[in-house]
Amino acid sequence: MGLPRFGPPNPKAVMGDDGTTKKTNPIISSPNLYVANCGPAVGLSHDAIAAVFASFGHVQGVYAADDSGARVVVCYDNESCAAAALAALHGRSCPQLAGRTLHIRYSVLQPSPTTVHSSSIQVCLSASETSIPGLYLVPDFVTPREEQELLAAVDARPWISLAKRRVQHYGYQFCYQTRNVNTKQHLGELPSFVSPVLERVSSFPNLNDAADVSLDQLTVNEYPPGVGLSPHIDTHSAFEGLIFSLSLAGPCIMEFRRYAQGAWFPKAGSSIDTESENPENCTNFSRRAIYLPPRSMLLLSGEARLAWHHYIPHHKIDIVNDNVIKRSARRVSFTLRKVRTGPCQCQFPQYCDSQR
Ligand SMILES: O=C(O)CCC(=O)C(=O)O
Ligand SMILES: [Fe+2]
Repeated sequence: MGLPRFGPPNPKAVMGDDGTTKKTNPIISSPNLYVANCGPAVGLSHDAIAAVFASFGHVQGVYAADDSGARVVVCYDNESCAAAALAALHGRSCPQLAGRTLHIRYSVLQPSPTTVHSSSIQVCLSASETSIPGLYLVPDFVTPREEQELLAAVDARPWISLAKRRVQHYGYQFCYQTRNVNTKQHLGELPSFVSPVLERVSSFPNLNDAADVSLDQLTVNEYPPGVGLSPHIDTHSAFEGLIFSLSLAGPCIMEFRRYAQGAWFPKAGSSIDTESENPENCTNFSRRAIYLPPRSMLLLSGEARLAWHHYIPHHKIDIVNDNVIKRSARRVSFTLRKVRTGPCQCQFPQYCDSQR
């Protein structure tokens, strides 16, 4: 989710009379403590941390300070509890927390709703648990051997480097500025290494008889750990109603957001690579998350494809319920879609660029 919402207070820089920059005293009191070297990534659950800090007063909550999983903010009701905890625990090895030495400072910012949600969202292990109409997940869609073959095939072809991840496009080039494809530039048939996947897609469960699975565009994405995708809906006018995404090499969490009508829509020309379009300040949305294991195939159709933003958090670890799951050296996804030739006439005009 990008930058920390709250952290250690930096001394405030002020301009001195002589024109030089001076630093004022750091914050000397706050009910919130920033605690480093402590968190799920180092094997300490938020509950275990809360239990230790509760010896000094009522703990309102323990929150992830950032995406590292190893820094938290502990919030008390009042400053005296925080002062007592800081005096007792800072710089010492804490036997109740696996002997780790905690580095504690005051933190002044309150947790934002986004941060609280981010650490508390329940991650579903199946699509039906999300209750998002049109979302389906098939685990083990390809075998480990097929996974290796697919990875070897793409690694033998040239990658295009974007700012944070690498991509390959087949069938049609995807343009990240317009979030669309140039239908006049056909790059050719999809490569033969993807044929077994396409064959299996045509008998994907949950597809109705009228479903058009003549997919003709493939985007391969390679994400290093800590890299995700900002929330977006694949442009309605660019692609038809079925979007398949095969996960290979590593897992991730995919989050879904259904914004209230008109609450947020990305600006034309903005990129899904950056967090700049992340509607952090918009809290008016429903939120679900699903765990995508390697070799699983996700299908976005109907409402899931047309009305829900999908999002891959920019995390190095994912908390799946009580488990800490490390992103592996890379996740490679194959997104398979059919390029649309006419305007979209869907039932979700508020999310539809063809109907604006
Ligand atoms: O990596 C994925 O599974 C999703 C990719 C995606 O959403 C996209 O390319 O539009
Ligand atoms: Fe997408």
